[in-house]
This record gives sequence, C-alpha cells and structure tokens, in this order.
Amino acid sequence: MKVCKFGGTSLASAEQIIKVCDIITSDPERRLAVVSAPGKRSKEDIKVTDLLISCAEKYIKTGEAVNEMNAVIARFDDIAKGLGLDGSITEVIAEDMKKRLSGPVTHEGMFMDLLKAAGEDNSAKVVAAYLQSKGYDAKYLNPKDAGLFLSDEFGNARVLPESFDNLKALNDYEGIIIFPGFFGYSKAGDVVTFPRGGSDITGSILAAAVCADVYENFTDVDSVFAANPNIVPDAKAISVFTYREMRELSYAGFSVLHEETLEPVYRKGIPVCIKNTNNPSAPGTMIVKERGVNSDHVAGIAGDVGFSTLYISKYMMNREVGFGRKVLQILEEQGLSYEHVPSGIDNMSVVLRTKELTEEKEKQVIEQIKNELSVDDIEIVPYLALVMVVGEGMRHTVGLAARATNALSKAGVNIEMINQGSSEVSMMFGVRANECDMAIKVLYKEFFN
Ligand SMILES: Nc1ncnc2c1ncn2[C@@H]1O[C@H](COP(=O)(O)OP(=O)(O)O)[C@@H](O)[C@H]1O
Ligand SMILES: N[C@@H](CC(=O)OP(=O)(O)O)C(=O)O
Repeated sequence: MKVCKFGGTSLASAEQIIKVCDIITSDPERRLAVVSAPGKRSKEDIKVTDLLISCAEKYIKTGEAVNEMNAVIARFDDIAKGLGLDGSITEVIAEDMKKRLSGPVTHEGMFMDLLKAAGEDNSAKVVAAYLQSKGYDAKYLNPKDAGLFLSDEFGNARVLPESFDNLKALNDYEGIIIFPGFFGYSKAGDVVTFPRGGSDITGSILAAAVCADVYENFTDVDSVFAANPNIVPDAKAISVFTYREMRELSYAGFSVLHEETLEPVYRKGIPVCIKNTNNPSAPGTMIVKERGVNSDHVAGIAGDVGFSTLYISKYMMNREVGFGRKVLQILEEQGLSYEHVPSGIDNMSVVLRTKELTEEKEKQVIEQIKNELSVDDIEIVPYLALVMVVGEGMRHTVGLAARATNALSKAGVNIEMINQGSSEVSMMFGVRANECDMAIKVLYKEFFN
C-alpha cells in the first residue's frame, strides 16, 4: 500500500482537488490519503487554517465570530460547487462549524485546536464526497474512530505509541480512505493538533502504522532543491536525501516537509517521496536510509530565523561541577526547551526559540540564574538565525568548514556562533537574522556553483 499526503496548496480549490483525486485513483495502491486544509490559491490568499485561527481568536475575545465562521464556510462552499457537489456537503460543514463555535471557552488552547482541526476535517469530507460522486469506494475516516491518540499538548501534540497498533487495522480496508491530517484526539477525548504544518506528521504516522511501501508527500514543487527556491531561485534539484539530511534541513528551514515528519517512517525504513500535484509524472525527491555518497559532499543549505541566545559568563565556570545542569534545570522549570548549547571555559550560550520566550519567562530565567548561580554576565539576545550546511559526505571531507567561513567572511556576514561535531552530517552557523538569506546565498554559491 502507498500512503499519500496532499498539502494545502493541493487542496486550495476545486481544480486542485480534481488533480488530487486523479492522482489517488490512478494507482490502486494509493488506498490511504491524508489531506490538509485548503491552502492559498494565490500569494495574497489566506489559508483556511489561518481563517480558523482568526475565527477562534475573535470568539475567545468577544463570544461571537459569525463573519469569520461564514468566511470559512464560503471557502468550502466555493470548492463544493466547483466540484459539482450538491449543497448537502456545505450544510454538513456549516453544522460542524456551528457546533464547534457553540458553548463557552473553558480552555483557550483546547478551543483553538478544536477550531484549527475543522480545516482538515472538512477538507477530508469534501474529498471523500467528490470521490463517491464519481463512483469510487471512498470514505472519510475520523482520527478518533481510527484510534489516532495524541498527547494533550495543545497545538504541539505528539503521537502516543498505542496509535500505531490501532492504525494497523487500516490495512484491511479495501476502498480508499480519506484521512484528515494535522489532528488527533487526547485520551480524554479532546481534539489536539500537531504544530503548524503537521499534516505531514499524520501521513508519516499512518505510513509507519500500515507498513506502507512508500509515503508519498504531494506538494507544489517538482522536487526538493538544495536551497529554498524562494531564496536561491535556480537551486539544484536533489533526487535523493537520507532521512538524516532531510531531518536537519527541514529543522533548519526546508519548509517543504515538517521537521517532525520523518521519525515514524525512519523507524520502519519506509521511503518518502516528495512529488508535485501539478506534475505527478516528475520523479520527485526520494528520502531513504542511505544514499551513495559521491562527489556531492554537501546535500543542501538551509536557514531559519526566530532564535535567541542566552549568553552566560562566569570566571572559572569550567571548575563548577553541575553548572550546566543547573542552567538547563532553570530553563526546564520555565517549560523552555533548548536547541543548542555551545560553550567555552568561562561561558555558555544556550540557543532557544524566540517564540517560546515570553517577557515574563525571560525575566524569571535571568533573575534565577543571577541569584542561584552568581554569574558575572548574563543577557538574552534575539534575532539569531541558524544556517546549516548538510551532507552525508561532509564527515569524510577536509576543509569544508574553512570554505564556509571564508565564503561568509568575504560576503561580510558576521558569524556569531559555530557548531560542528554534534551531528556528523552538518555544520551550523549562527548569524544575525537580517543576514540569513545572504548567508544561504553565499554558501550555496560556494558549494554548488
Ligand atoms: N529546499 C526546498 N525545496 C523545495 N521547496 C522548498 C524548499 N524550501 C522551502 N520550500 C518551499 O516549500 C513549499 C512547499 O511546502 P508547503 O508550502 O508546506 O506545501 P504544502 O501546501 O504542499 O504543504 C514550496 O512551495 C517552497 O516554496
Ligand atoms: N493546515 C495546517 C496543517 C498543514 O500541514 O498544512 P499544509 O499541508 O498546508 O502545510 C497548517 O496550515 O498548519
């Protein structure tokens, strides 16, 4: 069996959904399809998930969101009409939206997830209805009925291990299953979503659970390129990446695949193929366990903004047993996870995601570290970007770091931090956020031109 996932761009309009259904039905092995919420039809358009977030925010603030709800229903109605479906599917969606928007908000995170999930849930109902209207044996399946259980971390859920056993049964269904991505249910029965872009994760979980032959991830590009094509327009198309390379690159900014996608399929050794809904005959990019490493030492270059650095210095830090543990414990108490911890004899830097750092948490962390660890200096500096050079062949190649630093310095990009060694397949450079794109461009030129 092939598990295929279609992203928001592939579900954005009736025209796109017809392409999706043609792809599904063109191969009898494609029996399990995961769909996202309708995405942008043009650059200026708004994704349905973003409409739903605005709707939830308005309801939380004012207790009503009729206009926002109608905007969502109108998007689906437009699609249903374009697909030639009768009005009953729009009625189902309108009822569903009204139900989600009834009653008091007892928990904001929970309510937000309930609303966000409506995009994928109703998208799956529309796709299933269209396939049925064309005479196919297709059905919408709700994640609760399938047994997809998640942790109750609203907006940031992780799959619970028992889900894999539950979902195995999907193998036995003979028709086509249309499964909404992005959300599942907590053990208490509440809707919980993955982080944004998380329909990719749903697809990977299903592929692992049914031991699929391949997990096909359909998007709007012919392949994954060696750098983000929005930054390097003529970037080289890459035909094969390893799981490790793709994990590092998606962590660092290759938004084509969510960074948490690969874990379930990696464990089962299921290959992933990124393909284009608008050009399904193009071979796409394969992601596999191993690839032959030839002269392509560097496989890709990615970068992302949105990081902050906590700088701590204390004379003789190296002699203080437990110093690092105490710093990380203070972060843990504030519910903060860390990304990287480069250190020297008398200083330690901790890289954090800026979006996790509220003003209050920042104040608490600084005060606690000052009081409990008597440090000489401490500050949190925002606007850090991490740029990664990734490739399986890098560990066997001498001089790559020198080439990278040289290229950055020639372009006048100031390197704030370097981390090499914790991963055998990557080098990480911390640069100022406003120099991120420039760093990607010069590194691409150095290693690919
Ligand atoms: N290295 C890369 N290779 C290909 N696409 C990339 C890369 N980095 C970022 N992208 C972007 O990822 C987009 C596809 O991902 P996404 O917008 O999430 O699609 P979907 O709606 O299918 O989920 C592409 O249109 C492209 O702009
Ligand atoms: N619709 C959700 C989940 C998702 O995965 O979407 P997409 O496949 O369009 O990236 C979001 O916008 O975050």
